[in-house]
Amino acid sequence: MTAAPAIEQAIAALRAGRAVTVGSSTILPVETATQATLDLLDAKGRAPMLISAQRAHALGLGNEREAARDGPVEISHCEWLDRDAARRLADPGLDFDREPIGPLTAIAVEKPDEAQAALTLARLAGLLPALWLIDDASAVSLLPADIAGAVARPEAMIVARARLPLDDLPPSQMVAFRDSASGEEHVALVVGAFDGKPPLVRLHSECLTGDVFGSLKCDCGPQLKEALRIIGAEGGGVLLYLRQEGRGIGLANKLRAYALQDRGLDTVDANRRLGFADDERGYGMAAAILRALGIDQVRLLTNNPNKLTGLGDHGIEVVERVAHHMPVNPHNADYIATKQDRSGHLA
Ligand SMILES: Nc1nc2c(ncn2[C@@H]2O[C@H](COP(=O)(O)OP(=O)(O)OP(=O)(O)O)[C@@H](O)[C@H]2O)c(=O)[nH]1
Ligand SMILES: [Zn+2]
Repeated sequence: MTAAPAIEQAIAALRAGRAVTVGSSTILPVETATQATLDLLDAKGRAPMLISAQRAHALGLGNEREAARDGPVEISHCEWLDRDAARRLADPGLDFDREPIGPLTAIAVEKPDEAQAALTLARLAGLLPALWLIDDASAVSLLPADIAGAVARPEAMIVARARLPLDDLPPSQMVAFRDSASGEEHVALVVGAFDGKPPLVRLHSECLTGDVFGSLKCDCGPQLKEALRIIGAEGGGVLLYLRQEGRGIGLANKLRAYALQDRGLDTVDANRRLGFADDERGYGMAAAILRALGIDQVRLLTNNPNKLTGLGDHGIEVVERVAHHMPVNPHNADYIATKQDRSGHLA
């Protein structure tokens, strides 16, 4: 079996609360494991927990010199570490209404690459980065390199293409791609014509709240509409609609981040408190899609420097950056300011 379908199966298994083997570790998500599954797969109740470096840091585990700073952390099993306690350790939404948990014994993991690959898989499944480490062997088995490789060098396969009439835009086509790593379907809107010269391109990361419901917490909805308008006004270009909801942490985790923001955290600290990096997106898939469309030079509509380097690292030359600012509103002013102050977004 090749790595890609195995990763899709592994993601489905984790979402369904089943175990997956990554290298020499068998993992079971704290978020989706039922008590019955735990009773079965960890009958003696001895499983330690694996959490990300960021979550360990948020829990105050490990000192500056320890692995908690840089890599995933294992929490040894102890008597009180049952399913409820594990969920309280995993879910920052519970941080505010609980007694202190502990004492916790955090130990550096033996194989950080393997642990990181396991946590990456949990993220691709849209789950919290917290896993039981169990002894049981499982049906779906992957190597850490399969996960790291699929994320670093994804392949874009065109699955379908059709005309899509859009209001006030030149004749357009929608092209669907399947992500070799996650099985997600990404979309390219190819608008009008751009014969020969580097087209104007927008990489839009999925944002259900902003794109569909017009949430005022971010600027995604207006950015999406305005990008299409600008591309249309140029006579042509490409908009990629990338399924990287919540900067790559998934919809449920983004809502968890929003709940933390309701408690006063900013967008960066909310991600970290959940156990994620500030931004978990990669642009290998975007580059692969552009290449599949025959594009290797672009004029990029963005304020995000990671998109410029991300495409460049994957062989797409950005010949020009076109700024893409929207008017702010009282709900997203802090968010936009944080992106500039803490995430290096360009003015
Ligand atoms: N985790 C998280 N994701 C968010 C939050 N607000 C918006 N997003 C997601 O962020 C992505 C949009 O990224 P932005 O940082 O707004 O903009 P960008 O696309 O990186 O940069 P530009 O190209 O300049 O627009 C979408 O996937 C949104 O779902 C938040 O508070 N937390
Ligand atoms: Zn948004």
